[in-house]
Amino acid sequence: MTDVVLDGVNKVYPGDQHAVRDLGLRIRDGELFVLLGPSGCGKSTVLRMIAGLEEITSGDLWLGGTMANELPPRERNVAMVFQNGALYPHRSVRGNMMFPLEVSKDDPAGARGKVVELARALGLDSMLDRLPGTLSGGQRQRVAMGRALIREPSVFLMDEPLSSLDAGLRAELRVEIAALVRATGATTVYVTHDQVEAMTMADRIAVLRDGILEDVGTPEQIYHDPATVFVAAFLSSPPINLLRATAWAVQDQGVILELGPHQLRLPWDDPRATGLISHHGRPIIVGLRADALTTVTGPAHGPELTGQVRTLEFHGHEWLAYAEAGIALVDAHDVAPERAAVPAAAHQLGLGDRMRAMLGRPVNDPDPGPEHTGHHRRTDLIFRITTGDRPARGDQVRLSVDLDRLLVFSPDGRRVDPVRR
Ligand SMILES: Nc1ncnc2c1ncn2[C@@H]1O[C@H](COP(=O)(O)OP(=O)(O)OP(=O)(O)O)[C@@H](O)[C@H]1O
Repeated sequence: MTDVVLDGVNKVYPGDQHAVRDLGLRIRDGELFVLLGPSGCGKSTVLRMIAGLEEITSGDLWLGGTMANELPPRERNVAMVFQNGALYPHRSVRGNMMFPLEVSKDDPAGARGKVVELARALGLDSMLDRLPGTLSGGQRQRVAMGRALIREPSVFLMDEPLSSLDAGLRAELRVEIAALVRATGATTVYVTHDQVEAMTMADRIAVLRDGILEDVGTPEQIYHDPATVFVAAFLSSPPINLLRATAWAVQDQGVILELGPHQLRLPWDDPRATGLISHHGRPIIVGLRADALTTVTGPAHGPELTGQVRTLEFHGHEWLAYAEAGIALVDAHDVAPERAAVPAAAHQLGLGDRMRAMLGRPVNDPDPGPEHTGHHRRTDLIFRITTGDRPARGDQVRLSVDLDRLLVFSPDGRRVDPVRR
């Protein structure tokens, strides 16, 4: 049993760089656990602390029930693969994979057999005598994995192992890696900033932001039931619509969500409504993913928003549309308990805004003007067009809202109703 437990773990680098804050995680034996978050959120630091390559400033690390804070790396039975799993250039594939067994003085005949067996599982059996320099990037990463797995570690750590590969190869290898590590039974901690990689590979995902754990759960849990605005936005492609709203608790009706000129109603038997009573008259954030909005024609059968289509985008398997609905949108990066709203810096502005700034026009011009037609603004609602007639640019559309999929957050980004884990 090698579960990995982090209990109140902190890492402060010299210069008072607080990279990881009070992290509590229980990674179960044999689990494929993904640490996900944007660059600099502390993912690699967590991995390096588990490997023993980085000291823990405070808090406890337990490996298989043993307190491991002071355990030297070689006594942890942990193996790690890095972004560019550096191989020994003058050793063949076989030599690279054999190396850890030579160091631990395994029986040479048994070791050779083990290398052949693992090479077969990794699809490397036809290239055992080749040097790393003659292999593709994907093949080299497989060798690095083989070299890490050959000692049958109890804990397998991977730090963005696919990030230097092209998109097609990444998609192919992520399937293979997930299958392979599950077959080995090793507890695996996999670091990535790629939400698709995390969603497709993980048994469970932990989302980190600025060294703080935002959410942890299965891919389905954190997609459908995210704990914070940041998590909802990070795991959303196309981007989730985050709408500024005001909540009004109305006797006999429920809670009315006022979204600019629109209203949506959560009846009192909806658990979200009860959670919103204390927000009466106050601002909240409503989250609606693009596929929770569907274009409708004919008589209304449920709650709707309306808007004017500005842009249509073809994505091969689907069309996305952007519509101006008169609702103020929220940028997930500006929502954080400890952060005040930051004025938009030049690099945060949309393309149109940057162009206007270059041309000497005010960037926050409230009137978008006719030149905006044909390019969506960040204030536009995004929705998927699945079936039926595709609206044209400039059309007025009615969008049916799937209320079951509506997420409600307080202004500091936390969910109003409790998440289910
Ligand atoms: N040796 C160090 N000394 C000081 N600060 C460090 C050191 N290593 C990392 N940091 C800082 O700690 C924070 C977390 O870094 P870390 O590398 O763990 O993030 P990450 O999420 O893995 O980022 P990336 O995806 O870019 O690799 C960052 O702000 C980084 O600048």
